[in-house]
Amino acid sequence: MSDDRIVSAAPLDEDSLFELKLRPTRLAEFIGQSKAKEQLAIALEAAKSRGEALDHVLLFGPPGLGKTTLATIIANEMGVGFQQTSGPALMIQGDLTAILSNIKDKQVLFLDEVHRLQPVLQEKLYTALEDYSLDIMIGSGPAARTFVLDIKPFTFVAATTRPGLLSSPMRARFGILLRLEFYTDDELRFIVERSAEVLGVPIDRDGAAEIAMRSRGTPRIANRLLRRVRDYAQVRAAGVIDRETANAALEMLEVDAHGFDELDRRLLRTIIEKYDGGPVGLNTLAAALAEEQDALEEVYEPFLIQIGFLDRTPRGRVATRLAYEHLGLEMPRKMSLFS
Ligand SMILES: Nc1ncnc2c1ncn2[C@@H]1O[C@H](COP(=O)(O)OP(=O)(O)OP(=O)(O)O)[C@@H](O)[C@H]1O
Repeated sequence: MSDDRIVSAAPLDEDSLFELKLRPTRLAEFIGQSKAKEQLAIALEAAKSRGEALDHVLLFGPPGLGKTTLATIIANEMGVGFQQTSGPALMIQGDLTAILSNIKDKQVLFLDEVHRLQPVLQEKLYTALEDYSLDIMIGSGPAARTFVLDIKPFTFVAATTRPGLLSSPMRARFGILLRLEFYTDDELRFIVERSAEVLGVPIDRDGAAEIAMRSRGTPRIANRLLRRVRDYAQVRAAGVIDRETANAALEMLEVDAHGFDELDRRLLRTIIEKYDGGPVGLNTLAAALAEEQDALEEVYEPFLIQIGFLDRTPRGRVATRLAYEHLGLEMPRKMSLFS
């Protein structure tokens, strides 16, 4: 899908430079996620006091909530090196061997989209994660020989939006499982205020609250909206972001009070108008919207489900009363089976 929506939780090209700038580097600066943070703080302290590498960590949750940020924070807090790759980037065994054989003592190896790592490579990883060793095969046919390569103890930090797709042996390798949740409006306001300070953008509390409210519980979106509103404020409002400026800018960008854009409205409207409110299967819905199934499921739906506009049932997606109300449509009374 050409995902260039301003309220997409997936990263856009325009984000990368700013995300680097705005990324908190220490656990104390990381806002929200109190459960995950506390669990991590204890594990970090214990590993440091033992002088050992931190146990392997699995970070899971919808995109844009801070998985990569937390992985870098783990390396910073442990005072170790950080290396990043992703499931789809590792194509052949040699790719994995090259990375693992260069691992430095106790470093963090961050693998994004671990659910997309090929099964053969997953199997190779199991032994590396368990025994810090790797079987390497040299040559082929009758002349092939295997030898065992020792790897330095390291911390494997894996991130996924789809934990259900991991094999159970893979899941069993992680000692620390951290689920990231959508942020509250207050937490997002804090993030917007902090980002505005880093970028040197004057903003008041109401202006920050307005952006937070429309950010779909996602810091990546909050930061992106802040940058767009900043541009508007510079051109139309002497550079200062208050509620009025934020409102006007977001209206111009067609991001509504829930942080919905045209695609969300189209998605809900399609379920309601074409499929009588559902249930409608994911593949049918994706085809009707000319969007990809994976993106619908991983990027758009989680927030709509979280705020109660969409239900995921075994028979398909269903629009809820809130969705009808939001679109100003009347909910049909379902006919009773016996009437
Ligand atoms: N708790 C937080 N406090 C402040 N800023 C945050 C926080 N979490 C995330 N951010 C900001 O949101 C941006 C996106 O975060 P990050 O790249 O870590 O998300 P992610 O979950 O790894 O997303 P993806 O899985 O799509 O790569 C970062 O640039 C960071 O500035």
